[in-house]
Amino acid sequence: MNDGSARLYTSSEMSRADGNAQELGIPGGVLMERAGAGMAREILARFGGERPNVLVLAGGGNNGGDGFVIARELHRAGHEVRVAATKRDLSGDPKVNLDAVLNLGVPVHDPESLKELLEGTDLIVDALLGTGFSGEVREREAALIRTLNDAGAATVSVDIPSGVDGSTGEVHGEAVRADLTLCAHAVKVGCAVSPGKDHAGEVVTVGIGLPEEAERDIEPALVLTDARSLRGSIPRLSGESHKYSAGAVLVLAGSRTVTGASVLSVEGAQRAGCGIVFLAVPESVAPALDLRLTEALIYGLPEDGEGHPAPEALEVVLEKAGRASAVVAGPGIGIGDAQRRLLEGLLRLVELPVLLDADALTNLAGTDAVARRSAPTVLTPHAGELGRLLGVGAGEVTAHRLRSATEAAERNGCTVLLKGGDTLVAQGGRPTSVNTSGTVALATAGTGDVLSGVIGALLSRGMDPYEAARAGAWAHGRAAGLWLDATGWPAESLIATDLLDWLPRAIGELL
Ligand SMILES: NC(=O)C1=CN([C@@H]2O[C@H](COP(=O)(O)OP(=O)(O)OC[C@H]3O[C@@H](n4cnc5c(N)ncnc54)[C@H](OP(=O)(O)O)[C@@H]3O)[C@@H](O)[C@H]2O)[C@@H](O)CC1
Ligand SMILES: [K+]
Repeated sequence: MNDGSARLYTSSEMSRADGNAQELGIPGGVLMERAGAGMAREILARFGGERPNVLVLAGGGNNGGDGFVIARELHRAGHEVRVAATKRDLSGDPKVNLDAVLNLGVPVHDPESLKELLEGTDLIVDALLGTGFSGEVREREAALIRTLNDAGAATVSVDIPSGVDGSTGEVHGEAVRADLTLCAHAVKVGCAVSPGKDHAGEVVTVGIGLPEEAERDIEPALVLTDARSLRGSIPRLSGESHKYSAGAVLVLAGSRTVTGASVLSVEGAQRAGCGIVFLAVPESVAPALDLRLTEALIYGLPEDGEGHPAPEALEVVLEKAGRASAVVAGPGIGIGDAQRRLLEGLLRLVELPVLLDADALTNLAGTDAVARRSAPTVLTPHAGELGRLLGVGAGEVTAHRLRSATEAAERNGCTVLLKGGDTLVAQGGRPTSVNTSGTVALATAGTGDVLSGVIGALLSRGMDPYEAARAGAWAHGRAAGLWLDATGWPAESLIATDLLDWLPRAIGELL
């Protein structure tokens, strides 16, 4: 499938494209030449004016080969360039390019002297390990990476920061912290998915003249979510629309002590353009929310003396679901047996698309309520909640984000949106999608509640769950970006309510 989304390449997809190019008569050396020369041009455009002293750290594979071409081109442009190479007995194109560097009189050193070489270096080019690397870096290379990171000079990584797994973004041990990563042909997965993304700095693609024919038979396992790939995917109102056909969302959120989550979820849904929102909350807080949420219909759920939903609450939820086209459940409902039973009943008896967030995920961890469902279900966990669903710690999810999201989607037969700076959307049979609009400003209370409402509204408007999750994540991040641009205020000052003002414009960019 390619719906126009920007491709992300895994290492094996890149080497297939490379193999196809060779079959088409384009030798690997030509691609290496184009990659290195293009990267050198990008470096000169950004740093050339400052006439930096450059050190290229080159490994023994083709990533190092790109590094030799960059060294040659920067030398040709009149820069002071030195190379530290981990291997001299090379073969193939890396050898050709090392020889050229030596013939031009560029000094090539052993990496044992890296620390001394870095004194007086303004710019580091990291060409140690590329897509041929995975797993854990050997100690010799790990020590070199530590030395590079300690040097504090501006660092440009070639194709992928050395030490990051290009196909997953995982880092086991040391990895270069780059200011800029120059990817040959296409962004590598490791530059888009955390923690690799956090090592890559700015990511720029450098064309290597790969013809379209070389990637025709490659179905990407991952894509980037951007406005271009989503445009036109959100259904519009037509002349015959009324408030129910425009999308009706039932929100099951909030509890006696937590009411803000329900407000944010409902208003997120309203701003994402559904026709009507029903909110089901414990009856003791319904009057207060009725005053606050002018345009929503509020229904009080029978509750016990502690404010937990009573068994009869399920009947009310089912009745209201009968008038809805999608359900959002979870924000602020609290954790407990009563909530779990209510959610299990909802999932068993309601055939509508359901989005489960926050406390709903924690309540349902360890149950098969989602896996048994055939109607569409979207889960929107952060790393801790996904860990609970998978029976592992949050740290395990953070270290293996891609694997964790896809595993949860496959086990439960549903759509999983894993929140983070690189929000991932995984669903069996679809390429995992990496959101591009995220910002650190979203790391604040309540933004997840808004997101649940936004995706709920898109589901209620008839969107496919995978597309609704991608579009919701993009619009949510974009709303934060628009707020940052408009106010010029620090990212730390955003509150979740601010997103509501900017969601309509963000959604508008996708229509
Ligand atoms: N494909 C294309 O179209 C194009 C690809 N291009 C470029 O090629 C790059 C891929 O090159 P690649 O495949 O040669 O591998 P690469 O990343 O240099 O790694 C091999 C080196 O890593 C080492 N090494 C491995 N594991 C290790 C470990 N655990 N710990 C430590 N070291 C380890 C391994 O050492 P060895 O095991 O051999 O001793 C060997 O020296 C790609 O990223 C891009 O830059 C461009 O030129 C344009 C076209
Ligand atoms: K590299």
